[in-house]
Amino acid sequence: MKEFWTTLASVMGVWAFFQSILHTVFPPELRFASLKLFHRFFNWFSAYCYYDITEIDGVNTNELYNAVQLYLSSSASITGNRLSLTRGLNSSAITFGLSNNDRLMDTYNGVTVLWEHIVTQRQAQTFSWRPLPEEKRGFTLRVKKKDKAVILGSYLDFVMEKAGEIRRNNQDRLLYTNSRGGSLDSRGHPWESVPFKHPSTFDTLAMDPAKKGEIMADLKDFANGEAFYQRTGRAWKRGYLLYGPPGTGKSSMIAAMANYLGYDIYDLELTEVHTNSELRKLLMKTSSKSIIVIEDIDCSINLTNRKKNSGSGTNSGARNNNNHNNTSNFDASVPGSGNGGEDGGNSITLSGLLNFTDGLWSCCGSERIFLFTTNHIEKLDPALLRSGRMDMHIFMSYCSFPALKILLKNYLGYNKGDLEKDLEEEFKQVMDKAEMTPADISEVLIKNRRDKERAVWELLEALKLRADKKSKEMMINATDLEVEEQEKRALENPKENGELQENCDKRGGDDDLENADQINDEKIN
Ligand SMILES: Nc1ncnc2c1ncn2[C@@H]1O[C@H](COP(=O)(O)OP(=O)(O)OP(=O)(O)O)[C@@H](O)[C@H]1O
Repeated sequence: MKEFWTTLASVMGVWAFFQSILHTVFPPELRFASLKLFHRFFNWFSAYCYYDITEIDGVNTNELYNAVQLYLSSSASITGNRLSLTRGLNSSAITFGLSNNDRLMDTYNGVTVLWEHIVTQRQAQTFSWRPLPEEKRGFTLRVKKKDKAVILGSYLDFVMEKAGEIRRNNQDRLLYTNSRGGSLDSRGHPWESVPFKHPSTFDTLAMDPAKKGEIMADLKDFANGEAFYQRTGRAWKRGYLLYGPPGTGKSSMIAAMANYLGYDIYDLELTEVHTNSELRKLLMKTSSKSIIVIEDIDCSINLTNRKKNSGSGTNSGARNNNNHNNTSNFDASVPGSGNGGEDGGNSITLSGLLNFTDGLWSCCGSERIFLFTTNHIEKLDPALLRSGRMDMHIFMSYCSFPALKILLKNYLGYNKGDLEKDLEEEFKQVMDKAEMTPADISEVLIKNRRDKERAVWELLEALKLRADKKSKEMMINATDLEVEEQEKRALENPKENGELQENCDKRGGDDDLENADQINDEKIN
């Protein structure tokens, strides 16, 4: 036993001796370097290279990590026994991803890569302005060295793009509005958002199918037109002006466009914006793939008469004096011209608005749609209507017969051929004369939606009544116009006036005689 302890002591002595020599000859720095050297040596002969994509990059969230996670969640080849399920904020879909230390092969342009999800426990809480998660997560991408160029060149961009697409498809649209009085929220953002769940789509929208098809094709061309805009040197944006009477579906069209493209909506309340620079800042804070809407542009603010109203100093003053006088004496067609783009520093101008939609500032970011709506296109400044400003003017008309068929299908389940021929003819005859909006028609259909036949009859009656009223109104208007014309002509030509008066007097005299005869007849009877 004694021998054993003596041997152990000498072995430990020798170990301590060698360790001190190792420390002297190979200090820790050198050991680390030699380890690295070993790694390099190993890598030199390895056919692969590895890329780490950590969830937190310093203290910021690594967008690439989130994108990879989303991208891999769409992969049909995920077959593990244990998958992680997530449902993001404002998302109505559940996505699944790789669990701890799972691996997945992916192929891109004939190149195969391996993704590994690595989760480790975070050792100690490093100092950070925000608490870091307890787990350290990341992806390791293994790529063959010969494929490095392809992967770094386009694969990661492809992953980012695909992830954006998945996010848009899974996530609810957001509806933003600019905060009251230009105030900023807790994140310093001038826009407030709520999930956008408007159910309007191009299928539910009642309008002429040919016109609808044209708009949808235009939107798709725009959304897929990155290469075209790049090639032609144009900013990747498009402007639409929706005009027509109230209740013809302008707001429904905006929602349908957003749902069709999967874009968010920024509903810009112009009366809450006080300066052109505020307007610019708002634009800078909008994301790409969005629709920026200014509803009722004709009454949002008096843009045309800004210079005249500058004395009043505030937008509200301008709003009260909303007489749409088109005699502004600065050239609104030239952004930033005339009054210098700012009006006393506290009000926005038409040139400011045009800069917002048209000028250099409209190009920060990409893929943006500007959408103006108005019930009174005739009140808009011609500068806003000039070609090139708004790429497409869309007239939202009263309900036509083809549009009615869509409403009958959506509300009552009527399909092609379900409506009797005679009824169809009757509808066709009154539709255009009645000038009823889709909103009015929807009301009638909703009221009777449990009794299809009654709904159709009531609608037909309502349309006939309206058509009758309209034709009477037209006759009265025509007579009024004729009298007005006669009076005008009489004023212009006094001689004719005398004859006219004479005729009237004569007619008046004849009428008197007739009346007298009538009274005599009555007396006799
Ligand atoms: N073209 C349409 N297709 C389907 N439904 C419509 C259409 N137009 C109007 N409606 C119905 O009428 C309601 C009001 O329509 P909407 O608000 O879109 O009209 P608007 O033209 O924007 O009116 P306003 O000018 O008063 O804002 C909608 O909720 C929708 O149910």
